[in-house]
Amino acid sequence: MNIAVIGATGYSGVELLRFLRHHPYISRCSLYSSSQEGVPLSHSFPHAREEGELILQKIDMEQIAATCDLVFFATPPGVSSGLAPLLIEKGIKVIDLSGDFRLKDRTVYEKWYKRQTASDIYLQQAVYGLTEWNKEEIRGAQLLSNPGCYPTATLLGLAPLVKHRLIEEDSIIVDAKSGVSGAGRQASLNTHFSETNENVKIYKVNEHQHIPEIEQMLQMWDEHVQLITFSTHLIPMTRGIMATIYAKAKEDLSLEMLLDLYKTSYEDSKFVRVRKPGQFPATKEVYGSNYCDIGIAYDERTGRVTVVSVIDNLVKGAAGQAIQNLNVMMGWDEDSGLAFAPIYP
Ligand SMILES: NC(=O)C1=CN([C@@H]2O[C@H](COP(=O)(O)OP(=O)(O)OC[C@H]3O[C@@H](n4cnc5c(N)ncnc54)[C@H](OP(=O)(O)O)[C@@H]3O)[C@@H](O)[C@H]2O)C=CC1
Ligand SMILES: CC(=O)N[C@@H](CCC(=O)OP(=O)(O)O)C(=O)O
Repeated sequence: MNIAVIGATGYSGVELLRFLRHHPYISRCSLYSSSQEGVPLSHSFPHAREEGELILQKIDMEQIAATCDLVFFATPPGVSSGLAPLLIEKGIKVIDLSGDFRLKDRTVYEKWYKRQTASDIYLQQAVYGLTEWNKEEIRGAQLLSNPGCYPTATLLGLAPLVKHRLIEEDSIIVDAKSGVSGAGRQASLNTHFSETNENVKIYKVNEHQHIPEIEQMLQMWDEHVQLITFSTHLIPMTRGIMATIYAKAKEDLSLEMLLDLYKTSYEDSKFVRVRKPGQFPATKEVYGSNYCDIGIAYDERTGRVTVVSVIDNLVKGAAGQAIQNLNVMMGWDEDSGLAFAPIYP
């Protein structure tokens, strides 16, 4: 299969390349850049120089459509909504890592992203690629919208509770933390070393663009779920997301029952691992891998459930889940190109 990556000079783009180069069913991977036509990728990423140089190509949609079977967009918001429809109309498959096709209602996208997106026809056509919970739809997808990093950790952590109607519908609070690579490679005042090192910052309070994405999925699972409180923090580490989720149980539960539920819910999932009683995952335990690790607690005093969900934002939160979705779309083994352990320590 011939693949194109648009946005290959970014963090998610180069992470896609890490997996695609060793993927058993990918014969060719072409890289495209809006700013570095003709330049070797190694100018941006010396570490990515393997068997020969990879040269970045100009984004020419006719040429891409004529030579590639599937195109990944690892681009900022507002790019894929303009370009992907040109490929869709020619029958090319698309996997988009940005938020452009995640929200079904354009007005909601415009409110939270403060920009326009694609027309309704493409928003309705797009399949949301939370792999563990949407496989049937993903199998037939032509336009796959890869979930955001925070929504991936949060939704995998909440799914069993919401689907089994175990929690009060208005009680969900998510406290999430991310490493700095979540903000992309572009330097900025908020993310440079002396602003982030030895520091923890809360940001986009009640304004994060992933709030409607999480609510949309929760309400598809259970229409009674109410709006959530979701806070994001920048942590002085390179990769990793921890979402700590709190919700009030509808009736008395037990830790044993909750662990059974999570283990059963994810027993066929290659990439979701549920911890033993009293054990909670740390971001380093999934570093560089496509795993989502989950730990659960139940407080009998307050009747609250706490779920801790960790991922690597660039892998299960972006490029890894995108490859997992590619594998499901193509009917390949779900872990093709992804079957490796986390890097530890
Ligand atoms: N970082 C993360 O953890 C996650 C990121 N995402 C999403 O994935 C997407 C990529 O993120 P990330 O890799 O972090 O971003 P980066 O900023 O690291 O890279 C984005 C790349 O997009 C390319 N680009 C910029 N403007 C344009 C344009 N107008 N047309 C075409 N290409 C353009 C740039 O490459 P060039 O100049 O060479 O064209 C750039 O290298 C974003 O939408 C992000 O929100 C989703 C989940 C997690
Ligand atoms: C640490 C950090 O800044 N993370 C980014 C994640 C952005 C992202 O993934 O954006 P979309 O998925 O919506 O395209 C943020 O919180 O906005």
